[in-house]
Amino acid sequence: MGRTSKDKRDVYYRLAKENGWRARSAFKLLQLNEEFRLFEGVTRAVDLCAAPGSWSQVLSQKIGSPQGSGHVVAVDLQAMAPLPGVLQIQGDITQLSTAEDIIRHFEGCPADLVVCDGAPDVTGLHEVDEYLQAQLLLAALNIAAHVLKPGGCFVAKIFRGRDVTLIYSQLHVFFSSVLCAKPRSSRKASSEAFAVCQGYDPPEGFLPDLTKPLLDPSYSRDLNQSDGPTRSIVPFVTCGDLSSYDSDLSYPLDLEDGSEPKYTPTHTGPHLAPVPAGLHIEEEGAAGQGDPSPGLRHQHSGHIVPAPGCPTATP
Ligand SMILES: C[S@@+](CC[C@H](N)C(=O)[O-])C[C@H]1O[C@@H](n2cnc3c(N)ncnc32)[C@H](O)[C@@H]1O
Repeated sequence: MGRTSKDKRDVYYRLAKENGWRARSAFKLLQLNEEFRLFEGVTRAVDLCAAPGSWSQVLSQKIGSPQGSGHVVAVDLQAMAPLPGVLQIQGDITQLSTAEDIIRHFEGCPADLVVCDGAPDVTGLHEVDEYLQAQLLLAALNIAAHVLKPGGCFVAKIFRGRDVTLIYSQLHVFFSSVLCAKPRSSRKASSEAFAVCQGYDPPEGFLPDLTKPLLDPSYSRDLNQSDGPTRSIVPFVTCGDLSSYDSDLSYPLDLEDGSEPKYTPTHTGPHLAPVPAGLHIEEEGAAGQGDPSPGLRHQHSGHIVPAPGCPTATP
């Protein structure tokens, strides 16, 4: 077993092939779910930037099925091969029409969960790539603001670059809890992580509008800061049990006992309190300073109004 960062076909790639996942990213969502129980009580989920579709596969297995009550809507610029139980929209997440299409597919009912594993084409220039990723995340947040129920959850890929604290501040405007999580299947060498935002709770009077910058000063005021006393420092959580495979190691095709590598999901408890064995938690942002969450609270407002017959939101 050796360490390599060049081995693109790592153990998760092989496990994905063996288990019929369309991409190794499936394990990232599975490991995030093990930690945060993202799918509990979810009947409507939106997968933004979904192609080739491994996150949609996970969502359809966990919450949706052709016969079941769950509904999954997947959106991507690219066409995607059909998946049972997943309704697909070929569209751009920066467009208002995409949010409207999603709402139409849910027949006016709000979503419980919005996930986004979106990635723009990489330029190789770190700062440009981080900026583009942040813009995509904000586009996803904008869609979430149109479709998410109060108390709903939003998970999005983030690059932990220099200005990530500003994004955390922005997310804190809309969610009561914001964390940064790194699944074990995400390579350590990559600055990729996932913002896990729970408790959708936009500022009073906020009306989702893709034409308006999210950070309207009337909603965010002092929060739009990447430094200073009101900056957001969020907890950083690694997820996926330590006994699960490490994406930065290579493993033999056959294990010593002759068996093939297998992914064994673990079921760690709710995040942060108490800290499950094998979890490493540290602060993300400005290390070691202050309260990790400024504890913002706003009155619910500006959500889409549930259509008659939609279940009441359970935060
Ligand atoms: C890393 S892949 C997603 C992998 C997917 N989560 C899976 O598990 O199969 C990133 C995707 O983001 C999509 N994407 C990038 N910008 C987008 C945009 N503005 N609107 C919709 N999709 C976008 C790309 O087309 C690409 O398919």
